[in-house]
Amino acid sequence: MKAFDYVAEVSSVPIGDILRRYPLAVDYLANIRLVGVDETKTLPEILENVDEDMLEEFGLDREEVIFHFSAFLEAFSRMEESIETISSITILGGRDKTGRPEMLELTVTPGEVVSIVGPTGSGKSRLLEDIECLAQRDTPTARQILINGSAPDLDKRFSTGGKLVAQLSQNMNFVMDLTVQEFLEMHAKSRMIPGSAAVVEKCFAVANSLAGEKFTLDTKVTQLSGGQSRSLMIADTALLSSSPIILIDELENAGIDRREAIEILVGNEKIVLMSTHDPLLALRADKRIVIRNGGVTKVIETTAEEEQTLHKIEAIDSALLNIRNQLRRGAIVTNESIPEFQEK
Ligand SMILES: Nc1ncnc2c1ncn2[C@@H]1O[C@H](COP(=O)(O)OP(=O)(O)OP(=O)(O)O)[C@@H](O)[C@H]1O
Repeated sequence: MKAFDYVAEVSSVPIGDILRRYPLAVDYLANIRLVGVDETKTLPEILENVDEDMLEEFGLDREEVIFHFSAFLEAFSRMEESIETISSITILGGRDKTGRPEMLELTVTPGEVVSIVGPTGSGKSRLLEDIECLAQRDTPTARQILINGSAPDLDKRFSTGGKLVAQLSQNMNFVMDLTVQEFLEMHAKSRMIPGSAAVVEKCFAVANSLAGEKFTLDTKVTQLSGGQSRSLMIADTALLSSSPIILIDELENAGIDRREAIEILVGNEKIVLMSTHDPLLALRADKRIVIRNGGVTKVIETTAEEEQTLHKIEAIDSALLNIRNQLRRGAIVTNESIPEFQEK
């Protein structure tokens, strides 16, 4: 539907029906002090009884209110559409660092996690960058990324609002000096999330459960540690972001609960691709892409046996975490700190 059709809808449909269909429209009306309106009336009917001086305060006349409100509904619907229409992403191979062709056609669907493994410098981050910019054979790897089986439109590739891809990179720097609460509220508002106060609270609780050292809603985002900022961004990406594709570059460096972070992201039906050197994360994925010398050499489905080894790897991991925590507390590490692992 075009903005013009929304004007027709707003002019003929009772506002109560519109608010039920587009819950965020309540906030829009509240911003121009239209609260507790008669829901059986249409917006033009309601505006007839509104003082023109009051509307002037917002620099609008009656017709402009109707037009702006219709444009808001159009933008809201467009954002919803872009979220719903992602059913797959496909990576088509290009060439490795020596120019050899990369034999790859991998399709990933929502709810799937794919890890990317390979030696340092092999091209893991490059693959994530290719996906982030929805490469069309125009990056050094010559890969092509398809959305729902075809090349994305230019506006999808370069749009900033309602982005398809959210990137959680190794270094997160906040430029604005907001508190955590202000930051989350701003995101919730800009992403048109209904019931934003409850979502902000949930986001804060999740971020704090991931972070080692707790922070408060009053903490300035610029004062968060690296791990705390990443926890906040993971919670924000999982719960507030409309982006259906999430790229994570080396979560292991974040000093946070990595497994819980992945569960939270996957639980929200996102497509997750993450580069990692961490066996726990690599095997938590449904598939793993192996890269060497800039090219994908294999795509491996995590086997049932590998899944079974996960709990043993977790035990090793938590033993290491214990030792790390002992060192952090200034304790002396003894032989007892190191559990025995039985050889099979
Ligand atoms: N197919 C390719 N063709 C040309 N250059 C490539 C290709 N793949 C990767 N590169 C380049 O190789 C360099 C190293 O790649 P990248 O940073 O992605 O490695 P990495 O595996 O993420 O390393 P690390 O594990 O250290 O983070 C980058 O400059 C990247 O642009």
